[in-house]
Amino acid sequence: MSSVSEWYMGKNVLITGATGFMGKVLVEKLLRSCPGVKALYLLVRPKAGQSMQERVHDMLKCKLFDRVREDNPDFHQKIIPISSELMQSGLALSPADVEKLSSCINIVFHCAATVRFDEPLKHALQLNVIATQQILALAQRMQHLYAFIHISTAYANCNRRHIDEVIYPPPVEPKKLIDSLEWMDDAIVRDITPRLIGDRPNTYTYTKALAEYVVQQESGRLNIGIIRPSIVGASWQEPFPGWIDNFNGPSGVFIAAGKGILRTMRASNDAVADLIPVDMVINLTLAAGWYTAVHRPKSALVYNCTTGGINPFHWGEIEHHVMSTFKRNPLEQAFRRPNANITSNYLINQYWILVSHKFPALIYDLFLRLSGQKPQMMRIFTRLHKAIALLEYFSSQDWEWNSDNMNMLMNQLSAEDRRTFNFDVHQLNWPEYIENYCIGTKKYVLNEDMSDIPAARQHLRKLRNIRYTFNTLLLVFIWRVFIARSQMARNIWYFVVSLCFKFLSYFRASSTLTN
Ligand SMILES: CCCCCCCCCCCCCCCCCCCC(=O)SCCNC(=O)CCNC(=O)[C@H](O)C(C)(C)COP(=O)(O)OP(=O)(O)OC[C@H]1O[C@@H](n2cnc3c(N)ncnc32)[C@H](O)[C@@H]1OP(=O)(O)O
Ligand SMILES: NC(=O)C1=CN([C@@H]2O[C@H](COP(=O)(O)OP(=O)(O)OC[C@H]3O[C@@H](n4cnc5c(N)ncnc54)[C@H](OP(=O)(O)O)[C@@H]3O)[C@@H](O)[C@H]2O)C=CC1
Repeated sequence: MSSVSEWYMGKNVLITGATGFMGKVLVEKLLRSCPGVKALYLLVRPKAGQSMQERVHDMLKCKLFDRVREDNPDFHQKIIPISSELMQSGLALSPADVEKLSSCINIVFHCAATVRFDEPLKHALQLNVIATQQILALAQRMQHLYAFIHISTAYANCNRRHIDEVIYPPPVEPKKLIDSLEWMDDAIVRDITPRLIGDRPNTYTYTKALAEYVVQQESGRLNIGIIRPSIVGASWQEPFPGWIDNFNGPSGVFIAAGKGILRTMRASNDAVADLIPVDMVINLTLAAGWYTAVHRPKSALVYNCTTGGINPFHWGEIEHHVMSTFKRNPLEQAFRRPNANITSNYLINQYWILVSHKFPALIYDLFLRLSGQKPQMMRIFTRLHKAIALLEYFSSQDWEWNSDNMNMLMNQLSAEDRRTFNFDVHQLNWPEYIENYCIGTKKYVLNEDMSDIPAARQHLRKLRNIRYTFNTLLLVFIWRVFIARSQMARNIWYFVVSLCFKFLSYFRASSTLTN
């Protein structure tokens, strides 16, 4: 057995954010590759009318856990859900749960966060910063804790071009901000948010930067590791290629482009697209947990978990591979044929928004109205434009991350560990990864069946024919209007038609001669 999985043997692990995208992959990998792990305590809140037990039960039924289920059908016995609402004081934990966790937990993975870019500052602060403080306080009470791993983001310091594996001074002292926002009503906070976040694009990156500082300041005697993934995408290999379950980051963009809805977006062709597969992030996270526990570094070690400096790939190349994949493997019921382009030019983008988004949406809504249905396309585009506007900051520029600690960690692993907990981004074959990613969005986000691809292709052919017919009718209509109004247009028209006739008779005559 590898030394990493050996270390997890008999350990009790606490995970926050286990119902989220990365949390689920963390739970799955721990159960599958560290079969000796004693128990996983998951802090989960009841949500949408479901109790936390029901939520965990549903989560474990999902396809992601198929491989674990095959290896050990009773794997759910290792999962212990604990009711906790991280936004509440004391994390809303019962005294008995606090007692239990304090006495048994050996390692904490703190993944929970709000990743929304439009989150009101108070909410983002409460979850990303104050809840982190509370988890740290709980961790301080744990008697057998070896390591505390905090999941941050590579974009916490996106106001810098070059980002080292250090915790930078915070934009504001978190305690002062928490105290000031406490008495302000939501409207005032909304008004001052742009001034506070300054040169960061949103409350998410701002509060994640504050959280890193809080982790550093309040770590006390804890052994800390901070993981900073860049843009986390579908899985590369594990538990199977292309697994993804949400619309965040590029996934929503890929889907919107695959459905033929998104035709243009502002992004720089030559900027590095710092995507990293979720399984690689989780492998690094588990290895960092082991390293932190065994080597007990004196100060918090930060791992920039990125690809751009090692195996760069660019947004222009991504666009090409996304389009090519969706043309070969179309999504069902596409709005139009997939044909999206990125441009860094604001005016060109606005032009294509008008021609390729708003105009077709208007026509389609008109058609819906005339056929007695509710118009919806304009509304969809308004939401899409809002979402895209929030992402463009990240797709229009480059960052440079130092990844020495990631390399150091890799060198610390045995050959077997490097295979089991592989985060060697040199091995990523981007075209293959992007293809699996797009197919993953089709299969696991949209729940579409691969056997329906012939029907989806047929639908695309129908859309193409509609477009040809529409364009021809439009051309004839414009020309008719033109001819009716202008003598000059009529003259040109007669000239072109007579020229065509002359050419035709010339070719006919010459072909008769040669025969
Ligand atoms: C031109 C094509 C070629 C492709 C090449 C170019 C690609 C460029 C891509 C650039 C991507 C850059 C991404 C950068 C990200 C960097 C991030 C740093 C990494 C991180 O640390 S955090 C993770 C990233 N976080 C996010 O991505 C969150 C962003 N999302 C939001 O902030 C909100 O969702 C948003 C966008 C404000 C929308 O809010 P709202 O309108 O309130 O909608 P909901 O979120 O509540 O969703 C409602 C409903 O709709 C579904 N949904 C969401 N987005 C989409 C979508 N794009 N398409 C379709 N459906 C979508 C969502 O799942 C909800 O469904 P329910 O069933 O749950 O109600
Ligand atoms: N996805 C990405 O591209 C990147 C993510 N990260 C970081 O990785 C971590 C995980 O992100 P990801 O998995 O994508 O995020 P998700 O949004 O998928 O998951 C967030 C998790 O946090 C939990 N959570 C949110 N609010 C509360 C609350 N009030 N009480 C209890 N639990 C709560 C959610 O639980 P519930 O199901 O109940 O809502 C969910 O389990 C975050 O720290 C994020 O900053 C970093 C870089 C990139």
